[in-house]
Amino acid sequence: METKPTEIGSSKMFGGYNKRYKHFSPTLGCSMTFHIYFPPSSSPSHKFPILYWLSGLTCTDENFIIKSGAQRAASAEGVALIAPDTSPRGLNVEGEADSWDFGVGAGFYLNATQQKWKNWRMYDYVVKELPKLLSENFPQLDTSKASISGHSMGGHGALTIYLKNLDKYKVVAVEILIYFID
Ligand SMILES: N[C@@H](CCC(=O)N[C@@H](CSC=O)C(=O)NCC(=O)O)C(=O)O
Repeated sequence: METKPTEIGSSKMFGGYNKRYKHFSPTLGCSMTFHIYFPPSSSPSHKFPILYWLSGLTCTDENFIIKSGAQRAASAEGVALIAPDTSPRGLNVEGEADSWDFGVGAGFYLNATQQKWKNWRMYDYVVKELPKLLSENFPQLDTSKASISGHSMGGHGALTIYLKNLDKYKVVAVEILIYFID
């Protein structure tokens, strides 16, 4: 199975490109997709700082890229945006899609502790596998200059990941997270 990312989509935006990639993730044991927004570049050797965006419940790697319009600021500031998916997919674990806030689309950027959910290791995917994959395959990204952000479930993910890894991220920015429990 191919761990190297393959480009599966590309669209021009604010002078740069939204690019979608697919790869096999050994951490999660399934194929994953992610998006990178590359801002326009004046030199092929230029390296962009990166900003991870962690999406909320039910999202994929597409929601932020399609809906946010963040590419306008990323283009102006010369920052690459990295939008991973929110959970493993296609594993057919019993009950994985029974609820909108548990399982598929709901990885919570944590490593699950129960054997049944052993593939739900989104913390390791975002903190370890993805940065390594980016630095090995995209020379135009400066993964040593990384910041992390997100909304809702992804805001919680960005904040907890940042606080556990103060050496890895320059800045954290999150949307306020509110849960209504009934
Ligand atoms: N339950 C609803 C709505 C799910 C929802 O509101 N998801 C939010 C994130 S909530 C916190 O993590 C979201 O961002 N949705 C995607 C979007 O593009 O708006 C449902 O089943 O749809």
